[in-house]
Amino acid sequence: MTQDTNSIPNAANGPKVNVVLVQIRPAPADDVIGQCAHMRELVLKAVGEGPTDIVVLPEMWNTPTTHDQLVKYAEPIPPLGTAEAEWPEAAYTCRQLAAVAREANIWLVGASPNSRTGGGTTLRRYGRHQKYRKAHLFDLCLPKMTYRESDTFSAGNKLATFDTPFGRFGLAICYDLRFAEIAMLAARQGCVGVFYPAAFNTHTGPLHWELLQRARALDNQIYIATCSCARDETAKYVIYGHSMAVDPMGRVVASAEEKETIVRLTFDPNIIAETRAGIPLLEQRRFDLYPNIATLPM
Ligand SMILES: NC(=O)CCC(=O)C(=O)O
Repeated sequence: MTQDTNSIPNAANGPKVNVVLVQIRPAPADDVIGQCAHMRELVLKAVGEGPTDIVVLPEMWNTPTTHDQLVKYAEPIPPLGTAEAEWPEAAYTCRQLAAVAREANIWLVGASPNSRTGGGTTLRRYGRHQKYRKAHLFDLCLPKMTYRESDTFSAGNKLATFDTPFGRFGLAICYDLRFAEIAMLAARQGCVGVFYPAAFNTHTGPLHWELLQRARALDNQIYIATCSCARDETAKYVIYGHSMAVDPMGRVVASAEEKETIVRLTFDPNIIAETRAGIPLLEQRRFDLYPNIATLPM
């Protein structure tokens, strides 16, 4: 069966998009103000170095990652559609993100300002914002590592994309990368790429981080970009680093090492067009053969 692709907005004919991943150092304890100032410094540096449309920050970039610290530094994320003037005083990080986005004249994906009700990604420019709360919480139990985000957060129940003058983009957070459906839905809604603010760890990172990104990109013939904090070997939870971007052919087009750094890359819709023309997955997909997977027993 040939699937009707007419309803999918075309991600393949927009302008090129200049993206920056800010692999900031992990947040020191008790210094949200200092970490926000450092974030501003890095974003302005990036913008000063070249054309910049979208800047991405990591997951948990402004809080230490232990349960007690996450609770201690929890901030509200203002409801969508509210004017900045109405934002609660306690939404300090969101205020800083909005101010930096305005000052730098960019779209800023500034994840996880410590929401008690779910790791949130916010995106803002000129005071407009989109909000996404992590849908899949990072609960796992490996021989060398246990982590239970559900002790701290509740999961979000809504997926999110955002529209810009240079195309539509998907938003997800870290562990969400393991769930193929989010990127697939984003691609089918016409997204050029999906941004994943993230904080993978040094146990799963070496094996899964790049593989997952390349799979999500290749399956959907879109861009995937992740942004991690830099590594701190002394932390209880050691973040992997290696912020990365993968193009629609599955090529790693930009990547960082472990240290604090700024990564620049371009999303090129021509690559989406070429990939989809050469390997026409959108037309070949057989939805007639795929039942409602959620109803199948395992
Ligand atoms: N913060 C996270 O969601 C970490 C996800 C992770 O490390 C993984 O292996 O998955």
